[in-house]
Formats: sequence, structure tokens, C-alpha cells
Amino acid sequence: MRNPTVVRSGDEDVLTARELYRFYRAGEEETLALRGVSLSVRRGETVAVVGPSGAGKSTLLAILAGLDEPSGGEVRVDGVRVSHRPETERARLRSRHIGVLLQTRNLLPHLSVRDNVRLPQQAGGRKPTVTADELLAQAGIGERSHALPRQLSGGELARAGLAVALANSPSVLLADEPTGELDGETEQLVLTMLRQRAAEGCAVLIVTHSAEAVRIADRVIALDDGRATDRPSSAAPGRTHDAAR
Ligand SMILES: Nc1ncnc2c1ncn2[C@@H]1O[C@H](COP(=O)(O)OP(=O)(O)OP(=O)(O)O)[C@@H](O)[C@H]1O
Repeated sequence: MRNPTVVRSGDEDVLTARELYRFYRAGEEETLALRGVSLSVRRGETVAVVGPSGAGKSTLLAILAGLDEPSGGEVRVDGVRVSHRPETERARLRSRHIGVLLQTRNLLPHLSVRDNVRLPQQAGGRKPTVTADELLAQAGIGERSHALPRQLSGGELARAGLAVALANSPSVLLADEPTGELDGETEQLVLTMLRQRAAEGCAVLIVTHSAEAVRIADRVIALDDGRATDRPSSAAPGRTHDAAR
């Protein structure tokens, strides 16, 4: 059953989105990519967002990250409203609270891998809880820290991108297909890093087509035609979840 208002509320909610709408107009063509999506993710929770192509997953992630503005509704992170602010303010909030891993990856081409990780640490304005070298070692690419992004393989790029997304010790991690096109071993490494972050209290939301990524999630949100339905991760019976209501 479709339910456009998938709302939970509680003290532990770090990421909340309420009644998100996103309307696109391109010439004559109008698309309602999000039709009243509400969700919340708690501290320490991992949520997988799944759905067919065109369902609105990337649109949702961009709005949750403050990279795009909703046409209606609002997003809050750590209780602070992220949406309906000038881009510079959204960028500031993002650098303090949110880690983002996009499909295009998030590395500046002229900086070494290590400097790419250091950049958000300097911009975040908080003392990082982990050094760039520690993060890169966790991601299994410590020995590639001096390389430029173009010198990395696809799997190394994905891991470096994740290290950058985690660099500012975010309270919310948003990742679009973090394991797309990775071999099984690298996928496991990335998923282990995501689970570790959740165990440390991060609210993790991943857009994914991967069965393995869905398997490690506490909860799954299915998007279809801009509407969300909450369901438990079928491979994780008994894990924390709330049904749509
Ligand atoms: N900038 C844009 N201008 C106009 N329409 C857009 C724009 N971005 C996305 N759309 C439309 O919004 C809808 C949702 O797109 P979105 O990219 O969010 O879907 P998705 O679920 O991420 O798809 P995929 O799995 O293929 O990446 C689609 O119909 C898409 O064509």
C-alpha cells in the first residue's frame, strides 16, 4: 500500500524530512519527482532507499543533502532546518553535519587523495575525530594517499569518495549507490565501513540497487513514482523498524 506520509518521530531522529515535493519543469514537460515524501533516520540506524529508475531516489538524496531545494516540505538535520536557505548557508550546514557520497564521486581532480579528505576536515570547523590517514587506512587505500583521483581504479575511487564523505565526522551520511560497480570484496569493505559509522552513532541513508546493501540495512524505504513506503529489511527480521502509517 502506498503511503505518502512515512513519519516516525523521536528524540533519536537525526535526519527528518517532512512532506517533500519536487517539481521539475523542462520546456513543456513537467515532472513531479517527489510527491509528499516524509522519513526520518535515527542515530545509529542504516536505511536503504530502493526503487526503479526514475522513482525519485537521486532527487530525494540531493534534497536531503541540501544540494537541491524542495518545491515543498522541509528537511532537518540535528534539529536544524537545512532546506529553504541560501546555497551558502546550506553548504555551511552540510560541511558541519552531513557527509555526501554521490555517484559522480566527490573528489577534486587536482588534489591528492589525502588532501581531498583533509579539505572537508578543514572546512567543517570542528576537530575531526579521525585523521585523513586513518580514514584512508580504514578504506584500505592508505598506500594510495598521494595519488591523484585519475590515477585510481574504480574501486579505489569509491573508497576514497567514502573517506571524503566521512572526513568531517558527519552525524548524517547520505550515499548514492556507494557500492555500484564494485567487486564483492570491495563492496563488503565499503558496507563494513558504513556499518561501523552507524555503530558509532551516525544516521546512514543509502540509495542502492544492491541486495547486499539492503541486507545490512535496518530498514528499507521503497520509492516508486515519487512516493515512499517504509518496510523492514526482509533479510534482517527483528531489526529496528517502524511500519508506514
Ligand atoms: N533536472 C531535472 N529536470 C527535469 N526532470 C528531472 C530532473 N532530474 C530528474 N528529473 C526527473 O525526475 C524523475 C526522478 O528522477 P531521479 O533521477 O530522482 O530518479 P532515480 O530514482 O534516481 O533514477 P535512477 O535510478 O535511474 O538514477 C525522473 O522522471 C527524471 O526524469
